[in-house]
Amino acid sequence: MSDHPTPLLRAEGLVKTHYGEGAPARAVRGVDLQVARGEFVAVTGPSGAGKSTLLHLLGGLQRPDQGSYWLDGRCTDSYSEARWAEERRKVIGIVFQFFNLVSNLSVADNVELPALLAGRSPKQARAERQELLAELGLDGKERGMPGELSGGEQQRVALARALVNRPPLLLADEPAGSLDSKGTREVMRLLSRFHQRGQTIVLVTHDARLASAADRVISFFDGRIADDAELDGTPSRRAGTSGVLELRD
Ligand SMILES: Nc1ncnc2c1ncn2[C@@H]1O[C@H](COP(=O)(O)OP(=O)(O)OP(=O)(O)O)[C@@H](O)[C@H]1O
Repeated sequence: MSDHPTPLLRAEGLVKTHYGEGAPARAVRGVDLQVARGEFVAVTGPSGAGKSTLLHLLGGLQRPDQGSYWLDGRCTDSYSEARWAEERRKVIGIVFQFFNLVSNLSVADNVELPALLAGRSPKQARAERQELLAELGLDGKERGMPGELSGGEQQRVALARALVNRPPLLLADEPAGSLDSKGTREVMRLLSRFHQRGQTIVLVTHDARLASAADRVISFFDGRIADDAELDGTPSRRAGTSGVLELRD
C-alpha cells in the first residue's frame, strides 16, 4: 500500500479568465490544491477573489483555461459535458447560496430526482430520500413545495438533494449566504455532522466565522491561494516563518 493515498481532489496550475462586457477578469491565476478524503476545507477571502470560480472549476461547471484537475485519481482534462454531468450525479454533490430547488416539484421529488437520474429504482430513491430528510429534520415536509419552506429548510432540502447519491465530495458555495443566523447555525451544524462521518467538504465562504467550522482554511486572494492552514495548530502550509503571507506569482 502507498504511504500517500490518492487525494480525492488534485488540481495543478488551474487558470481561469472570464471574458464579459468589461476588461477580462482573471479570476483564478494559478492554483495548486490537493484535498484528501475526509477533509473539511473552507475557502475564504474577499469578494471577487475568485472563490466561486475555483469551486465551479472543481465541480466541472466551468473549464480551466490552463492546468489539470484529477478527481479521485482520474484526470478530468478531456471530460465531456456528459461525463461531468455523470460525475455530478455520482461523485460530487453541490449546494449553492440560493438552493436552486426545482420550484414546481415537491420536496420529495427534488431529493429523489438525482437518485433516479443516477439509475436508482424508484423504491431505492424513495428510501434514500426518506432517510436523508429524516436525518435533516424534514420529516413531514415531503409533500410540501419549496416555496412553502423557510430559507433554512430549503437549504436542508438542497443538502439532501446534493447528498442523496452519497457522493464522496460535497462542494458548498456560500450555503448560508442567504440565511439568518439561526439558519446559518443549522447549516453549519449539519455540515460538521456529515464531516464527522467522513464526508469530504469544500466550502466557499467570505465569512471567517463559518470557515472556522472546517479543519483547514484556504485564504484566497486575487485568484491565488494566499494561505493554507490547518485549524488544529499545525503551522500554515504556506505562510512564512515571519507569519507574513507568501503570495506566489
Ligand atoms: N461569468 C462571469 N463573467 C464575467 N466575469 C465573471 C464571471 N464570473 C465571475 N467573474 C469575475 O471574476 C472575478 C472572480 O469572481 P468570483 O465570483 O469567482 O469571486 P468570489 O471570490 O466568489 O466573489 P464573491 O465572494 O463576491 O462571490 C470577479 O472579478 C468577477 O466579477
